[in-house]
Amino acid sequence: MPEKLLPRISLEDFTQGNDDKKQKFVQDLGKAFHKWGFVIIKDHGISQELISRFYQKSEAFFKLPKATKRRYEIKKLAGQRGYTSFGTEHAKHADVPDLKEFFQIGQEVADDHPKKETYPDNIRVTEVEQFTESGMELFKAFENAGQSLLQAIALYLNLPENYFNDLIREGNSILRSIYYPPIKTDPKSAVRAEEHEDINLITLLVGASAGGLQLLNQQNEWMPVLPSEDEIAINVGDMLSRLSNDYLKSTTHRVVNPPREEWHIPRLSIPFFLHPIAEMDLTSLDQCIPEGETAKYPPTTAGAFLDERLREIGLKK
Ligand SMILES: O=C(O)CCC(=O)C(=O)O
Ligand SMILES: [Fe+2]
Repeated sequence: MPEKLLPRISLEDFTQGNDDKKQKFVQDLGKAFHKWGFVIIKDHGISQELISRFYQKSEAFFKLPKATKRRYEIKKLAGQRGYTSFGTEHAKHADVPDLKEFFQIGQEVADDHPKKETYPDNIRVTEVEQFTESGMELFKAFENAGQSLLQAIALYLNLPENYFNDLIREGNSILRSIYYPPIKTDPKSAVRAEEHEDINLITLLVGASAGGLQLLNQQNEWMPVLPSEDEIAINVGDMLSRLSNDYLKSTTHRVVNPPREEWHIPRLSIPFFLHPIAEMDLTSLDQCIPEGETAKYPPTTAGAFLDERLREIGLKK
C-alpha cells in the first residue's frame, strides 16, 4: 500500500481556518484515525528552533558516559522521569528488549498540589545545560498542539469541542527522547522497537523523518510512516481507542533496523505521549457502540489502565 495514502493535513485549518476548513479538518482527522490510526500533520505550530534545540541537547545527553547517564535512572520512578538504560523496555509480549535507551520528562505541578505524589519533579541533568528545561518547553508546545487535535476529535465523536480540555490539563503526559545507538553486531532481532500499541490518548512524534517507523494496516501489511522534517506523525493510543470502542484505531507500529550500510547511523526520535488525568473514565461512549451491541471493554480509568500496562512492558515492578 503506497505511503501517499496516509493523509497529511494542516493543523492551521483547524486553529485558524474558517468554518468550512475547520469542519474539513475534523472529518479528515477522524477518518484517518478510523482507517489508519495515524495521520501526518503540517503547520503544527511547534517551533522548529525548539525542536532542533532539544534534539541537540538530547544528542549531547546520550553521548555522556554510561555511568553518568545511570545516575539519572531512578528505579522507583518506573522510567516515568529521567533515564532508562539500553535493554530495559520490551514490547508487551516480546522476550527480547528493544534496542533503545530513553529519557522522559513529565508534567510538573507546584509543591502543594494534590497531584505532587503522582507527578514527581523532572530530573535535571547537570552535564547538559538546558536539556531538561528545553524538554519542558517542548512538552508545553506539544500539549498545546495536542489539545487542538483532541478538540477536533471531540467534534468528530459528537462531543463538545472542549470535552478533553479539563481531562488533559495537568494530565500525566510524557515527553520521551529515544536514542537507538548505532548497530555494531548482527542484532538478535530485525527491529529497533518491537511492534506495539501506545497506551495513551494520542501520540505526537517528531523524528520519524529519519525513517524506520512502520504501521500495520488493516490488510496486515507493514507500511512506512515517513513525515518530512517539518511535519509530525500523530497516532491513536489505546485510551482513545477504548473510549471510542475501537472506532478510532490504536494501530500496531514498530521501528525496523536500517539497511546494513546505515547501521552506523543512530536514530533519535521524540514522541510526546498525551495522557489525561488518572481519574478520566475510559468507558466507551454510547455513540460509538453499534445498535444491538455492547462495549468491547469493561469500564476502567486512565490511572488503573496505565498501571496495568507499565507492568506489562517491564517499567513497573
Ligand atoms: O522511534 C519511533 O519513531 C517510535 C517510537 C514509538 O513508537 C514509541 O516509543 O512508542
Ligand atoms: Fe509507539
